Amino acid sequence: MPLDDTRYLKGGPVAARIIAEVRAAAESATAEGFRPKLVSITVGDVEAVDVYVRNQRAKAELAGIDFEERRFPAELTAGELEAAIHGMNADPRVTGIIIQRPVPAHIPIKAIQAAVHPLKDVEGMHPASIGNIVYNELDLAPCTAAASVELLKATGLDLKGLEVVVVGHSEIVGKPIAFLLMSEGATVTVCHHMTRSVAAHARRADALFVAVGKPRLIKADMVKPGAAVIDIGINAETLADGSTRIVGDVDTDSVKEVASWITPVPGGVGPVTVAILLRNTMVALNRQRALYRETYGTSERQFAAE
Ligand SMILES: NC(=O)C1=CN([C@@H]2O[C@H](COP(=O)(O)OP(=O)(O)OC[C@H]3O[C@@H](n4cnc5c(N)ncnc54)[C@H](OP(=O)(O)O)[C@@H]3O)[C@@H](O)[C@H]2O)C=CC1
Ligand SMILES: Nc1nc(=O)c2c([nH]1)NC[C@@H]1CN(c3ccc(C(=O)N[C@@H](CCC(=O)O)C(=O)O)cc3)C=[N+]21
Repeated sequence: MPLDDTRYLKGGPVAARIIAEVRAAAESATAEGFRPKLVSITVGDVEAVDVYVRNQRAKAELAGIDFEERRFPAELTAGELEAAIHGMNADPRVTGIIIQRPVPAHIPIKAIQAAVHPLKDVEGMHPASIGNIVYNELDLAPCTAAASVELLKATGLDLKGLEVVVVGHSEIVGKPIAFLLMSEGATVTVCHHMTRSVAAHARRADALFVAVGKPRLIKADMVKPGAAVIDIGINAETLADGSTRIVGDVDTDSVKEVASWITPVPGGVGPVTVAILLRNTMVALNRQRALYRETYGTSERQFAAE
């Protein structure tokens, strides 16, 4: 089936719309003396992160957001990383900080994530940010989760009362998706590796989110006819000729014959994730500006001009 089939729920147009909004907001903030800047932190060489960072840089440039990549060696200690983050927390030119995952095993990711000041936490992964989602404050949510929900909304389906199944419950993808959907009024079932029959749950879903990391885990007989399938998986697969390609967690070729909507991989959730990261950067900037206003009264421009 060609990629222009209406069943494909493509990320490109959704991402382009978000990036256009971000660009307009970034331009006016810059004109007012607050140029947004995103800093990416990578520890060690992680191939899975390269594409993401490359797209972040390209789209940030498009949106008028400065982008700085900080690459640290794998031997970096947790203390050294924390010190670097504290420096960025204190630097008024840095709007947002994203720590690319995974980090080496000797670095405690939760503690490091908590070292990022909540006002600069553009990934929404600080425990305080995650907590806001539980309280139905949804304007800054973890990027991939928010992107997945944005794609479901693009179908036009009414989320209220919708039967949704989420396969995978990681803190960065599955759990925040479940919380976002609950806030939108959906009825949510979350499956994981101890679920007795993922298939039995998945078959009842009007919308199925899959974030596991296993190619072709979801087959056609696990999908309800007419469902929306959001495939979050990004898996590198080596072909017989030695070349590699990226596939999701869903057996797209068979599932697209059953589902009414399916996100392709690549070209689905990925591009929207990048767009949401940039949108979150503007949310963070606006929160910081509000704080400056509260703290320094009306002199925010003087402050920005330091
Ligand atoms: N498009 C994007 O922007 C992003 C894509 N990804 C991709 O999404 C996928 C998931 O990422 P992430 O959440 O970080 O991965 P994790 O490995 O952290 O989580 C995987 C989840 O899947 C569950 N699981 C494992 N096996 C099964 C199974 N057989 N049936 C049901 N559930 C199972 C695990 O449950 P348990 O813990 O109980 O074992 C766990 O909750 C990966 O392919 C990753 O590359 C990730 C981030 C961003
Ligand atoms: N803290 C953190 N947060 C993440 O969200 C996170 C992370 N770490 N580590 C790595 C994974 C992976 N990930 C991707 C996001 C978008 C694309 C993306 O834009 N993909 C394009 C690929 C296009 C191309 O191949 O050039 C697409 O799917 O169409 C890829 C990968 C986010 N992750």
